[in-house]
Amino acid sequence: MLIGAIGDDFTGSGDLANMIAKTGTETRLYAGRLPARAGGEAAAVIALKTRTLPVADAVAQSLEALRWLREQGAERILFKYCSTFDSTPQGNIGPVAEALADELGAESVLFVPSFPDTGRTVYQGHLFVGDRLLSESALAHHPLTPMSDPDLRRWLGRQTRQPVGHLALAALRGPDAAAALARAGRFVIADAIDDQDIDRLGWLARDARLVTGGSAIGAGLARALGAKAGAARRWQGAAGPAVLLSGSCSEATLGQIAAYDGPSRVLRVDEALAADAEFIAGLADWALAQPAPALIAASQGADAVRAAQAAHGRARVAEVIETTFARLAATLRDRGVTRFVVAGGETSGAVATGLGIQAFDIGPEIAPGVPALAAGPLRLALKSGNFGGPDFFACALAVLEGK
Ligand SMILES: Nc1ncnc2c1ncn2[C@@H]1O[C@H](COP(=O)(O)OP(=O)(O)OP(=O)(O)O)[C@@H](O)[C@H]1O
Ligand SMILES: O=C(O)[C@@H](O)C(=O)CO
Repeated sequence: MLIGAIGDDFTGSGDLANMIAKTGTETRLYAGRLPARAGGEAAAVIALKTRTLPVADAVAQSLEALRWLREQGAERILFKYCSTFDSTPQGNIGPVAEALADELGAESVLFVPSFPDTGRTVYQGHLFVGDRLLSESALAHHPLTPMSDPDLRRWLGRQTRQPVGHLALAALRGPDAAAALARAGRFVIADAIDDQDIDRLGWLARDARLVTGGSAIGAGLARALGAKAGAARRWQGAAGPAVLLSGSCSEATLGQIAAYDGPSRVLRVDEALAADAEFIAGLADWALAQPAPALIAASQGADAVRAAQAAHGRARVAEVIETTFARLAATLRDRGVTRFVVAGGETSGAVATGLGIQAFDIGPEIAPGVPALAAGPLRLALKSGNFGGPDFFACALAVLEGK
């Protein structure tokens, strides 16, 4: 196994699996209980849901995933987090990276969140979303990991005891980037603003025991290891009932919900707080009675999210909404739904857990960062909050059906 990867959320792990698969590397995505043996693939990505867990739990689960990957013979470990560095001042990027680095005896660890295809770049140690600093983008209002500081050296520095260095763009593009990296310290935030920078970093990291970052560096690493784009992906769509579930409150998702012209229904926070089996069955009845794929969305704008969190607590609101979607997905699957389009990383994690899925095959790309996925008879699109164009939902339904 050339690359063994640990993702801190579901959709991000799918994004990584997609990016590696696009290089022609045979890739599989794992979730939930891991099998005794991997399937012989060159790259395995384990989708955890550790981004917003308490630090100790995130570290413990990441180490468990690391041990499994090493048992499968993984030669390099990649820790995947969000291209917008979603985390809190306490973690979990720093503590997880530190635990993985210690276990692997890694001397120098690169941090490469840049994902140029989706407009996330790092320059002078600061993260940009398109032409805005991270802290001036919609990510500043994220319900669980509000990103208020674009200086990743400072942000990561708050999460770890390791000194945090910087590999500046000029040094990366200069004649001796390897020496600059060696001088930069143990934890190094790397600038990167285009795919050539990503490839330079992939080359620098090709022999590293541990690399961390977004999905682009996964592709850069695979290319540095000799992967050639073009290997066909096995994919067959599925007909049958479809539903769309959204717990994502990101700007892109709110636009996609507004643009979806099928039947839709809001899942209110007070309904989720009180959701019992009867309520879930009623939601499923409603969805299945619609003439076109139905969308059920808890998604709200930043003010409504803040109000709900102030009333009930951030963690409690997230937990009840995610649990409701997990139970609803299982009920819908039991009643014949074969295609699920889900918006939001945490929400997707909850849905995949509710469905009890353990391994996914990677299908075609629906939008940058979002592959179609297959698990037995099910076809899924698990979308990170900020990914996809306005017509993402209609596109995803078509791809999952094999059109
Ligand atoms: N109306 C609401 N009020 C408060 N919280 C909500 C509401 N609707 C959804 N949430 C919570 O907001 C969180 C959104 O996180 P999620 O990761 O699913 O979406 P995202 O942040 O847009 O996606 P990503 O992490 O991929 O960028 C979830 O935990 C969800 O339960
Ligand atoms: O890196 C990204 O932007 C995504 O894969 C993700 O993790 C969003 O939550």
